[in-house]
Amino acid sequence: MIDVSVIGCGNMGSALITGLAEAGGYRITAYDVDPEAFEAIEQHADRTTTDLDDVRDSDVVVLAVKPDIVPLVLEDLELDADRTLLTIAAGVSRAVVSAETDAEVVRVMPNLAAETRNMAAAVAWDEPNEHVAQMLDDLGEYVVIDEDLMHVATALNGSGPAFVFYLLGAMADRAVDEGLAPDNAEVLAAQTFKGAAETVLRSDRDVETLIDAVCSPGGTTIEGMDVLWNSDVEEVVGDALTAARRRSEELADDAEGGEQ
Ligand SMILES: NC(=O)C1=CN([C@@H]2O[C@H](COP(=O)(O)OP(=O)(O)OC[C@H]3O[C@@H](n4cnc5c(N)ncnc54)[C@H](O)[C@@H]3O)[C@@H](O)[C@H]2O)C=CC1
Ligand SMILES: O=C(O)[C@@H]1CCC=N1
Repeated sequence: MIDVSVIGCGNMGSALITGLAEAGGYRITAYDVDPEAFEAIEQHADRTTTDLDDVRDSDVVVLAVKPDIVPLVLEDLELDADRTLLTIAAGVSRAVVSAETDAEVVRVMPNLAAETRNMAAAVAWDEPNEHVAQMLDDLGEYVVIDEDLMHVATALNGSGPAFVFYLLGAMADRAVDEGLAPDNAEVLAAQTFKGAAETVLRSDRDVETLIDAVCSPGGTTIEGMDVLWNSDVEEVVGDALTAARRRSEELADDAEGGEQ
């Protein structure tokens, strides 16, 4: 049983709580300054609290507040050296957090799919942390990266779900325009993204080879792919990633400058 506290039960904190509760094997304390935040996770957390002292005895304390709130929480959060402080705030480095705590600091960029235990996460640590590794395994897939690559990971897997929702929405919307019922279009589009992603994860074939496998000669897919290949959509999608990565770097500058 791993004792986990989550500080900040908004979109990301509540997704983590829900996923960990689904997985089992965790005693979960949910802390927030706003009791309304508990509504979404009341059935998943073992305890909800507005008293920061209640998180002190947890094995792992997850810092899931907005980047500019991190310094405010750290001011009041006292953790012993044998605890793990897991920070997920975009742009906030381990160095910035470590300067304010005795706990071992691990930085993770998670994503919203923690809720369904399909999360893609990037982790930066000095040494593998058994509890964090267990949590990330239970919540989905994770990769270990150098911390200086956390900005691009933030764009790819942290912000990525929003980009995918957008693309999925664009495909579903056009299918609705062309006659499918909205519910059916959403199911077909979402399951198509899920199936395509699962295929990439399980297959040895690269993305180009997989595209070829869908394109029958003289068939339908190649007509659509020609539209994509002759457009600047690849560059635009890349630009979205770069814009998010740049914003992560700006947030890091703010965090290092102590701005709030
Ligand atoms: N939303 C997402 O998909 C992802 C978010 N993140 C990171 O997770 C962190 C949280 O983001 P969201 O959940 O989207 O924000 P949010 O705004 O949905 O939730 C923040 C929560 O923090 C609470 N809060 C505010 N001040 C507090 C304090 N002093 N002590 C305790 N709780 C406090 C708020 O009441 C709210 O419930 C951010 O640092 C973000 O960079 C990382 C990856 C993905
Ligand atoms: O938009 C944000 O800043 C956060 C970090 C990654 C996803 N959401």
